[in-house]
Amino acid sequence: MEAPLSPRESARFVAENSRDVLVDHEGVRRAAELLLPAAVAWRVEQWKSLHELNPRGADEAALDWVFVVDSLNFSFWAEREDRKCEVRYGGTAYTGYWALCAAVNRALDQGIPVTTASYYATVTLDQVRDIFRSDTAVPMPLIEERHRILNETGKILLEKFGGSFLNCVRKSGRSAQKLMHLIVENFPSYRDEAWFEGKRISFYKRAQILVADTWSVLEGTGDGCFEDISSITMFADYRLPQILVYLGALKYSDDLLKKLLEGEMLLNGDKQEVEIRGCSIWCVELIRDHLLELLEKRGEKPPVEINSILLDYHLWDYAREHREDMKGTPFHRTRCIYY
Ligand SMILES: Nc1nc2c(c(CN[C@H]3C=C[C@H](O)[C@@H]3O)cn2[C@@H]2O[C@H](COP(=O)(O)O)[C@@H](O)[C@H]2O)c(=O)[nH]1
Repeated sequence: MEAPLSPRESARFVAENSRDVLVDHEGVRRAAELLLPAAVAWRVEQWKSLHELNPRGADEAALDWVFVVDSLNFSFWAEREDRKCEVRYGGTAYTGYWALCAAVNRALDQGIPVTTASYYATVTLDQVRDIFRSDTAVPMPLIEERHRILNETGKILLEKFGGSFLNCVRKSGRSAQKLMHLIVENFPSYRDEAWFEGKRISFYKRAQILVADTWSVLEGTGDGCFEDISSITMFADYRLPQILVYLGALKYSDDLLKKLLEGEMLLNGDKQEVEIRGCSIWCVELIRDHLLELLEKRGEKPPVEINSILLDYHLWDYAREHREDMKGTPFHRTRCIYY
């Protein structure tokens, strides 16, 4: 089968042919102006300082943490907002993606080597249920899939990379694109692809966020000094589209909006689901372009290049902080292992 379009080209193609989702160019400009004051201060080092659950180190163990977390970084949304999986750790109750991180750190504190490939390659379903147990009656979604992915991913990391994700990173020769393709070619659960209008396209959400988190945990230095890091796009999850609609940069058709407001699920690969994800990526690319234009006009050269990763991280954190304000803006509900 022919290779799919890259995530950036896929996003452009979807945005040019989308019917139920529209990138609003005036909304893109407004979003860039809103984000500009914060954008000049974005740093890759914030990945650790802003998030207490992220690993502190920049060593092999920290990379193995990132690899396991991003292998399971999908589908945390709850059927009902008032009944959620929650993991209590260090006196805080975490939900969603952070519940996953809290469960990993809780296991490590208990001496369970959950980030070691030789452990999770053969970990049992019961052990996985215990490691990711919720402190409410609501379990983490897709726990069986998470178990299958841990076994599959652990076995491949042992067979092909000596059980260490650092070996995979080193094979990329400091190219973000090469690392993304190494991940997708070797680890099947990262193959986030679809058909759209007769073309094979890709979003590679978890492969791209794994490259981004590798860059972040290594703080852009050494093995993490990717010369093409700015070629990585935003990560097409279910939170970013919600914030982009909330900011007015993305618009849904009345039919699609009605479906989402009624809580109807969209299947992974459905036309409307692909349009939401592809237009979201393209929308963030345009916001990034506009941010750079605004900075250029102001004669400001930010100390670090503003790229779609830093913009994505900031928008994702913003969405978490404005959860209440965004209550009226629906996110799309798709149950899958890709985001
Ligand atoms: N676009 C994008 N999607 C991201 C992330 C993250 C967390 N990563 C960074 C965050 C802090 C650290 O800097 C990590 O590097 C998780 N997700 C996705 O969101 C969804 C979970 O949402 P909720 O149910 O609300 O927890 C799920 O699809 C998950 O895959 C990101 O950064 N960008």
